[in-house]
Amino acid sequence: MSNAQIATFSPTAQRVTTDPCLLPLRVRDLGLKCAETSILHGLDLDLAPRGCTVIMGPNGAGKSMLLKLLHGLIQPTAGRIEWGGKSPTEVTARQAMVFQKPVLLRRSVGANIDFVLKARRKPLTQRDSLLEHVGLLHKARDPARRLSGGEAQRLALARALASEPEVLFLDEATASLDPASVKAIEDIILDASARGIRIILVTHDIGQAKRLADDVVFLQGGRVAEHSAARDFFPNPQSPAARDYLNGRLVF
Ligand SMILES: Nc1ncnc2c1ncn2[C@@H]1O[C@H](COP(=O)(O)OP(=O)(O)OP(=O)(O)O)[C@@H](O)[C@H]1O
Repeated sequence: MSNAQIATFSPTAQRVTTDPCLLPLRVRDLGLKCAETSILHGLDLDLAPRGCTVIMGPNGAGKSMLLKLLHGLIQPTAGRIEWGGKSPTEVTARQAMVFQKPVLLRRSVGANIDFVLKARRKPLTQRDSLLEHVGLLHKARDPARRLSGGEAQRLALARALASEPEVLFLDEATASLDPASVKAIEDIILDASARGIRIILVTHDIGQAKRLADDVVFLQGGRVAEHSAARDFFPNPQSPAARDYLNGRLVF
């Protein structure tokens, strides 16, 4: 096979999409009830086509549920979500999600990537460049279960990127990792964002939010307490809840 025929994942390449109208995201009067418990109420949200949105807020505010709704993994009980006019379930396959606990197959590191590439009918020749991109090429033959927490999360990210998503959701993806692992993962996220992948992430790490966010959605009690540009939010939060949260006071 000539070099021209070898398809590789190019970390510097801009995304090319045949249908570029997945964004902006429009959420109107979104509500979620589980059994009789109301979890999200009357949420309105507009997200711009590019950049990194960080969702913050105290435990139980509804951050994970909001991500799952946006990704089409669960259905709202009120209101609507539109990705460029499409419902979340119509666009789930054009998005990817990374969870706090990496979801990996009990196979080799390389086979974990192959699985996604095969499922998405993408050339297996992309595997090595994806693994190289996340610093795991030297572990390609190792069992995925032997990876450290940080390595496993980088493999989860490589799996997510293998599907060439237009939107990447991350739910506390660096919780419980050491600073070096956090930095490695943040670098991959920043690179993905620079390539035009829309990032929406949940974190409790205020430092991480400052490093990554273009805009911040602050949730409290299942409502949007504040949504503002990161450059405004961190020095001058408008909502009392966000002000207390950033100042390290207890917020419920
Ligand atoms: N299946 C369920 N049935 C009923 N309530 C649920 C269910 N799943 C989650 N909840 C509740 O929904 C609320 C929001 O949960 P969610 O996981 O979205 O919060 P969060 O903001 O991500 O919190 P954390 O920061 O602790 O991860 C919580 O009060 C939680 O107990």
